Amino acid sequence: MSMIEQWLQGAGLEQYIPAFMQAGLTQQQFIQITIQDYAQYGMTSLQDKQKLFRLITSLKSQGEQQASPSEPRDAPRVLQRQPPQQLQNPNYPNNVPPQQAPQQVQNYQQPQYQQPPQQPAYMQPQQPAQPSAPNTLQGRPNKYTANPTAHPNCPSQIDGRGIPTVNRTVIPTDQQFLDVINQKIRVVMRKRPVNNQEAQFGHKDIMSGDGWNQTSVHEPKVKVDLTKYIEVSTFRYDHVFSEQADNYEVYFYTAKPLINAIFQGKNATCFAYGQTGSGKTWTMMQRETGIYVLAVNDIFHMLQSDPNYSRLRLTVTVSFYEIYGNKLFDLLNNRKILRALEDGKGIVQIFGIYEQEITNIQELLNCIDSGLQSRSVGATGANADSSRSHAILQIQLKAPNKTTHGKISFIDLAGAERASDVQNTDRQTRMEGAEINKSLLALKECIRAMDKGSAHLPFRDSKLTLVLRDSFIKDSKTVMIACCSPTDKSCENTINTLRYASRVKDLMAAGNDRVKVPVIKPNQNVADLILGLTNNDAEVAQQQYQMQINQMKNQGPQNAFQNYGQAMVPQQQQYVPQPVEQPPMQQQYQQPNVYQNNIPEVYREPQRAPSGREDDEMTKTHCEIVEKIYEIEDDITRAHRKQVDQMMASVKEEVALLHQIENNEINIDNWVLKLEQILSSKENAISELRGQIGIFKQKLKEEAELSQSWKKHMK
Ligand SMILES: Nc1ncnc2c1ncn2[C@@H]1O[C@H](COP(=O)(O)OP(=O)(O)OP(=O)(O)O)[C@@H](O)[C@H]1O
Repeated sequence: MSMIEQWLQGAGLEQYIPAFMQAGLTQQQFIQITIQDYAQYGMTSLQDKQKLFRLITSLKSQGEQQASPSEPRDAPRVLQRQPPQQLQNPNYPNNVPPQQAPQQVQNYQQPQYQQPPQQPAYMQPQQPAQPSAPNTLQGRPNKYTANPTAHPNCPSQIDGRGIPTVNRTVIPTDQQFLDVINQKIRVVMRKRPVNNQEAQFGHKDIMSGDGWNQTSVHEPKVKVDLTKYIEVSTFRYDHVFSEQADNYEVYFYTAKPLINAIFQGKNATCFAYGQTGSGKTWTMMQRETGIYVLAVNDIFHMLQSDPNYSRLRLTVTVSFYEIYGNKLFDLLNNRKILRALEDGKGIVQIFGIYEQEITNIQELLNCIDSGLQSRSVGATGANADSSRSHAILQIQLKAPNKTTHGKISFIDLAGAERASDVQNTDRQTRMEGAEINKSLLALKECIRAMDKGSAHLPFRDSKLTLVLRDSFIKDSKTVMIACCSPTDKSCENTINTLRYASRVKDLMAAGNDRVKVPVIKPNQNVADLILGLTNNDAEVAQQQYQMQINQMKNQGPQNAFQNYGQAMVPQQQQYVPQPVEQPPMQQQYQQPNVYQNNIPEVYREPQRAPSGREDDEMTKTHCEIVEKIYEIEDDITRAHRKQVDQMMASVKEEVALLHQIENNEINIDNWVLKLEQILSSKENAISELRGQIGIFKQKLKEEAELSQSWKKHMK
């Protein structure tokens, strides 16, 4: 049997052997077959095409591994994965010649990492930074290493798309890390992986990051003369997580540092902001590894293991509620409507909220399960889905006298794009949008005021900020996670999310002009891929992605982060979060230099949200009208109820009066007088209600007109 026959048989393609044999191909010719040629050999099924593609690419890559270092420049690249710096085995072959690295990685043995000592992991002394191996890919110097703005530890590979990529997040030095985590407010960005559906529809990943604190969006654009170009917008935050980061890693940088703060009696808040489907719930409330679970796990651990805290006999309570429209619903108590009121001392109390004491993680999970179920019940009612409400999970440390010692709130905010529903044709949707808009604006303003130490805190501007008032005062600590969907389909919303996040904390205003330099410059392939200049690219990208993933699976310590995550979870814990199978990440991989087009890239100045005064004014007026509508609606329902009660009372009175006149128990003059009194009080009640309805209708009209003029303004 010839080699080609053996290969085809091994790949489950034996039915095509006769066709290939008939063609009389040499091995070399067989390896050179392209996708376009497959049909010649009778291949029509996509599955078989994929099998053949994988076979050929794996044969090619085997050939490459045996090839000499002077390999041609454009050979397919292999992503290399390295353990994070802090976990690196000192024997790790850091300075091996790059072309040997993949082999070395294959042979690499999982290092036995030391157990985390008593101190929190992030306080641990760090190994001095290793001078990184010459940054090369397939033996070539990487031009991105010269980037002055990249973090020194930034892994400087470029992926198959030509975008500099990170398959791990840079671990900063102790001091850098402490500087960041000690801030009152931190803003981080998390990019979620491309999902199967996006990949199937051929949507392109247009986000890249430097592995530390900057991210860029490569937005495909077309000029009036129909020339295509890519606009690159770069944003900087306290930290940027790539799609490779799991919840452990996100937790480590975001909520974990807040746990100490709540034990010290402070309030801490962690928000997830972003458009629908960008991973807010995944980050916050994912059942096994949502960061709230990891946080409570640490809280219990500290309560048990730290004598300073076990002495205080603190207990842990959980409450879970939702803000929808301008109403609060208790998710742990059958969606009971709650009222948030400010008491005489200016403290905001949520009256009637259910607080469940928990003693272990399982009890927490039970609470969340029933809360999320309650949330979805609400979602099938008035609001179409959970993205129209803010979900707030509060974990409190309670002293024995039931006062709050410290509190951490996890907030899964409503989908950010809902705020633009103010232009929708349906009034209910518009009003919801206005409420979301108002709360997100107020949230941004409160965090900004807190950051600047400003005396005026506009927390009364929305229900969300009202109930979170404690989170913006004194020594409170806040983390905002801006969640982003990575593909071109979500480009506009992603840029809006990134802008909002930069407005929350204006890192660019810190006098750091480094950010003005674009951090990364994608090469030409990105342009080709993003602009979709070929017909086959989605299919090829899919197939090559599969091949790449398989290669990575067969390689060395690709799970370094799992260890890293596990190392962060203390050994003595009661609860071991189960590994959760994450949906496969779809990376689009393109052979370099397959398509060469001169697509220009345009770098925008660092993004600031436009001041948009006119828009802000309109938004403000709209929010005020919507607020008024809600207020009048409240008044009317109260007045209507009162009027119904009065009617019932007067019906009773009328029945009695009828009885009296029919039985001659009342003289005619008194009867007429009484009847007139009853009728006029009914008339008064009805006309009062009518008056209120008139004002209400007027406000509804104003709202509709404003929405119309908004639409015109946006055009
Ligand atoms: N980092 C991630 N890794 C793997 N899958 C993710 C990640 N982030 C999100 N997903 C997946 O993406 C989908 C949408 O995520 P999620 O529900 O968290 O979005 P959301 O922003 O909370 O949306 P909504 O505002 O509609 O509630 C989910 O199916 C989730 O499993």
